[in-house]
Amino acid sequence: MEDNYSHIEESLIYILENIPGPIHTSNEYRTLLENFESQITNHCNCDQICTKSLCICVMNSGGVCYINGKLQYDTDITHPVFECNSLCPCSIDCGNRIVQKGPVEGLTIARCVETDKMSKGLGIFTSRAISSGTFICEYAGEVITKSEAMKRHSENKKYERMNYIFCLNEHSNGNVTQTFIDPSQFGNIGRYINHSCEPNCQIVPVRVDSLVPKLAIFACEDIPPGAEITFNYGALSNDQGTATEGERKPCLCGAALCSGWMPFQSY
Ligand SMILES: C[S@@+](CC[C@H](N)C(=O)[O-])C[C@H]1O[C@@H](n2cnc3c(N)ncnc32)[C@H](O)[C@@H]1O
Repeated sequence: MEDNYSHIEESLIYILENIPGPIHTSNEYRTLLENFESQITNHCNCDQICTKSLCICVMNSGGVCYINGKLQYDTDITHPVFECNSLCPCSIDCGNRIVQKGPVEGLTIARCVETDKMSKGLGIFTSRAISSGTFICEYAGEVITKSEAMKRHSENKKYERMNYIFCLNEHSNGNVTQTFIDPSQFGNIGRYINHSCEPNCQIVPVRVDSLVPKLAIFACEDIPPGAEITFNYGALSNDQGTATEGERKPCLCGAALCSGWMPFQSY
């Protein structure tokens, strides 16, 4: 994977994709590490280029697929995408290998304009037009356990630090699989993407080699040059809508249909 981006703060460490969180002796951490280091054993037997009707990996994605390099946009993408992996014999040019090739070019990190003297901080903007379905970048960081996420989340609150931890919920057969990603200290360009109530991107779980999904951000509409890249933090997270106003942060997305509050994640 290639990525020509970097952080603007020197204290942060730039990573291209997820890394496991800090070593711990708990069973919870051992399970997380096993999943992180696992190799998905399902693979296709396609010759060079995979096709939608024959490739097992594409079929495993439950109908969510790429056509001509673009994700076929569906407002309810809850099923993970399975890309062809290192056990698949198809070539690197196979159309079912998108996220593993790295982010789109032309993204810049810049400070967002203030609203009523309040600021979202930094954000990501595109210098080029991006068409709907294009893969933007991963939201990559440390993959941490639920306990570690809860600990870090309450420390962030206590010290009034920005919260970067994203909890991805995947529902399948009545079970929920949670993945906690924290790009606070180790992260990629995705850590700068802000929330919007009317976003131009969406987050999609994508699995390549590991059982732990990548949090992939895709454009869900055509995006003009100069626009800020945003996704809805509440989608695929566990916002129950139960938080009191005191627990929620005001949303500064500026969208006409803004709910007024940032999505609230309770673990
Ligand atoms: C993943 S970071 C996004 C990048 C961040 N703005 C920065 O300066 O590094 C998430 C944090 O950005 C801020 N943020 C993101 N979207 C926002 C929004 N719509 N309104 C207010 N703050 C927002 C919140 O402080 C949130 O905890």
